[in-house]
Amino acid sequence: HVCFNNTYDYIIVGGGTSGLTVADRLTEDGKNSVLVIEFGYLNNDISVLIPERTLIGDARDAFNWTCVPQAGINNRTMPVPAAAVVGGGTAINGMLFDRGSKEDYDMWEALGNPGWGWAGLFPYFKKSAKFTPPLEQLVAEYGYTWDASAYGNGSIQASFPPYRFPGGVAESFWQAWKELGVPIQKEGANGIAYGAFWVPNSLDPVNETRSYARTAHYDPYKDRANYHLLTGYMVSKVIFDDQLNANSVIARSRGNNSTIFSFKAKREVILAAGSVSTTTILQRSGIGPKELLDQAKIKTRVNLPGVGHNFQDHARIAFTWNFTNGPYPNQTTLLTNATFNSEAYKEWLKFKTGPYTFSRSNSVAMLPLQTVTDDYEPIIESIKSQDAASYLPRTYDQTLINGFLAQRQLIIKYLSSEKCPIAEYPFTTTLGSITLQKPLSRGTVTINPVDSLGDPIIDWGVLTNPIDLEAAISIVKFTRKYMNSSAIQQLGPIELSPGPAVSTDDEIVNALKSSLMWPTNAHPSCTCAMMPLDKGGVVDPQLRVYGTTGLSIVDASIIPIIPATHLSATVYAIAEKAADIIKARNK
Ligand SMILES: Cc1cc2nc3c(=O)[nH]c(=O)nc-3n(C[C@H](O)[C@H](O)[C@H](O)COP(=O)(O)OP(=O)(O)OC[C@H]3O[C@@H](n4cnc5c(N)ncnc54)[C@H](O)[C@@H]3O)c2cc1C
Repeated sequence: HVCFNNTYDYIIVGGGTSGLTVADRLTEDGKNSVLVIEFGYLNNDISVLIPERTLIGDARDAFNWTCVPQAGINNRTMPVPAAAVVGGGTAINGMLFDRGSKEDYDMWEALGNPGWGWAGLFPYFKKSAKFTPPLEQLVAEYGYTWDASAYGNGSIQASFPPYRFPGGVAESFWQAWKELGVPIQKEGANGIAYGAFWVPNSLDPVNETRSYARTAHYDPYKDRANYHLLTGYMVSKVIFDDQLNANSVIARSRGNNSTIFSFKAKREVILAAGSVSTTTILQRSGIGPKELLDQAKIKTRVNLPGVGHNFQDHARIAFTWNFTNGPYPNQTTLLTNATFNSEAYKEWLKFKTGPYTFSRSNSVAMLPLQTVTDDYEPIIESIKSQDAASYLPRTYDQTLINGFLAQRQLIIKYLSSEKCPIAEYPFTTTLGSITLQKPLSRGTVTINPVDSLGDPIIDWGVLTNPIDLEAAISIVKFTRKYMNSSAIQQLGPIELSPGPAVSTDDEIVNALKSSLMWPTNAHPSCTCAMMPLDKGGVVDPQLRVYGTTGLSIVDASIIPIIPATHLSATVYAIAEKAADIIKARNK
């Protein structure tokens, strides 16, 4: 029953992870008015909150986009995971709540972004989250470890579920890492995120429910008179005055586009619509590569080549295994045994215990290139000698190539380190999807030039750089070594896909391209990178869009190089820092 105004101090586009965090911070002192415009709706169904229901979701809560055929993987396509609901990605994600290594963020700073290294971000990681330790009995039973000093008193709740599938299988996984010499870390959230470690979930420890942007940054504050949320509206573009100051946005009702409003911002328009939509909103507004805007017959307001380039994600290797000596029940039992599932649901409803408190995973191994292969030096040498431009999207201009070369220098240093991971292995009662953490392939996101309001054109460019393929081959071989360890052999592993018949490098490449490799782990990012203008950047270190005033970006699109971690904790930290930057400049 909100009566919306025509003008606000700030208009935030997107009520997702970053948008609601920034909205909360900008409204908390009561001085500024904020309107958040969100394409999705409030989903009040209990399933959103149930950890076990993660990644199942309601189709209405996600965009229905498909990527273009991916040249690097035999032209296969797949749906693009992107949230369309209040709370954004954190309303539908897998609830793994981890951070990258110090080196991941120091790379951002080294690219020309003072204050965005680990030292500058760590206070915001702490500010964003609160960790509640598990009960002593669970620590004794499961072996959870953590370092409480990595967390603060923030709004997002981090905790470990009070349940683990029985049978000791998880011990075998931990044992196997030790057998292969992988260090076991007490905590991964303090800047040392390589080796194997426990990862908390974004989980409320009292109700054993999802803790996400809506529960942390909207629900408790929705009665603030200066905090308005408009749902079911898509912002199509930003309107500028003659001096290129962003002064309003155009919002269209979801579905039929029939109702169109414009809202004015007195101070700033803040884009938080996620990596795909923030990009397309800019392009529709005339901010982007001129060649694309000309094709779409959109007047160029700022020729900014970086908008929609530098697209990154964590490509996924979908190995599958069966364990003939595995435990029962396990995660799959929830899918295959209706009685077990219904008992588990009743247990969660009544006691907030049992398998329904468990989302997907809460332990990972993050492995450096040197762990994955003894032949890491030739891979590093190939990166150094590669003619980078020949593997980048055709639309890269010289500034973007320069930016990529600067990134590549840092990636070479990163991958040469024995402490910086190239592969993630989530594990519980089995191995989850293994993902490539530092891709050299780059993709693009653009509007469709013949229908700029239609679905975006999303091209991950997965495996377009052959280095990523080399890394993936090494990861496949290392995974088999892991499965051959004596700890895992006790479980009787059988490789189902790609299967033991796939053994030579050529066969592995074939399998990766034809079925094994997928372009995303639901981490689309980096399309409006925070980098200097002469390196193809889109925003400066104060998150202002180059060439404009009154327009900033606060979501995952500003990341210059994707960190080796799931992204939600990083996005919350970015948003917390962004809010401080925005408040400071508008005092
Ligand atoms: C399926 C899935 C699983 C994931 N699993 C994990 C995990 O286990 N752990 C982890 O840490 N991270 C995970 N992530 C990633 C993480 O959740 C995201 O990276 C993060 O939430 C992105 O935050 P954001 O603010 O950039 O965008 P979002 O949170 O996506 O917010 C963007 C918002 O903008 C809205 N919007 C879009 N276009 C418009 C428009 N034109 N007008 C108005 N509103 C618009 C969207 O509806 C959305 O609510 C997952 C993501 C997904 C999708």
